[in-house]
Amino acid sequence: MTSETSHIVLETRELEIGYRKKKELISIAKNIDLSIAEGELVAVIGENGSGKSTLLKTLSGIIESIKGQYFINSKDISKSEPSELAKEISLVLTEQSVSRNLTVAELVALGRQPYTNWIGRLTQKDLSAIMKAMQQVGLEDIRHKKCYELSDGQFQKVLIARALAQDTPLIILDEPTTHLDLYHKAYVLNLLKQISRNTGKAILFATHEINLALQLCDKLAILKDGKVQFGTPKELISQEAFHSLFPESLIYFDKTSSSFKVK
Ligand SMILES: Nc1ncnc2c1ncn2[C@@H]1O[C@H](COP(=O)(O)OP(=O)(O)OP(=O)(O)O)[C@@H](O)[C@H]1O
Repeated sequence: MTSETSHIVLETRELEIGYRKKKELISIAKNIDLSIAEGELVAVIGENGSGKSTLLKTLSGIIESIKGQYFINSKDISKSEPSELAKEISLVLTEQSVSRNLTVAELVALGRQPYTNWIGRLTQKDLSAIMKAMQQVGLEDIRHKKCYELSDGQFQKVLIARALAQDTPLIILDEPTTHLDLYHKAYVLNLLKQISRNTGKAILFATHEINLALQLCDKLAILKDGKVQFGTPKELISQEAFHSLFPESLIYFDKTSSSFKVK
């Protein structure tokens, strides 16, 4: 299925992102037009400081956009309150301060917060969503372990399970493979691909793992010089979008293998 024929989950229209410095708005990128369908896995790539995190924070409602609109399932959420957004988007921030003193199951249960009452009492529906999320990423056997006992790779799976328990049409992750070895980087990105395929959720993540993203993602958004180029790996390769991504004195994009290589 392609986004031309399937249901669009996230759409941005002429979005401009940036940050506020005192009273001034500093623009990082503009005219961002993304369109992500259900079941699609999409990576945001670009060199350090290109604006990947700012884009993800804007879409998650943490910071305001400068201009433009964005929609989830055709609903304009550009001005939505965080409590409403929590039912539309789940956000996974690797560096987020989460208490590692919780057990795996307790941390995954936090994903149900948008649905629980003010005491946080879990209903049968919440409990089955938590169990299902742990099964989807293979955490059932370690659900009683404390998070401080886990490896970085296992902990990343817990954060992904929490996002699944939140049960939103869109999951956003900022650099989900940081601190992981090559095997676990591939494992986590492949897990995200399986989740997008099996659940129909749209998944958008920022990464520096361009070679893996090229192999696994349906589409990529390339941030460069305040602009975003968006398309399938094949489209972007034919547009030579990767050629000028980094200074070519050290690494270059090899079209034959569709990967970056050291000179
Ligand atoms: N609140 C802020 N105050 C000052 N500068 C900011 C602020 N937010 C973002 N920036 C600047 O905007 C640019 C984009 O930052 P951002 O964190 O989005 O980049 P990134 O692509 O995620 O980088 P990295 O790959 O290093 O994580 C950087 O130059 C950053 O210093």
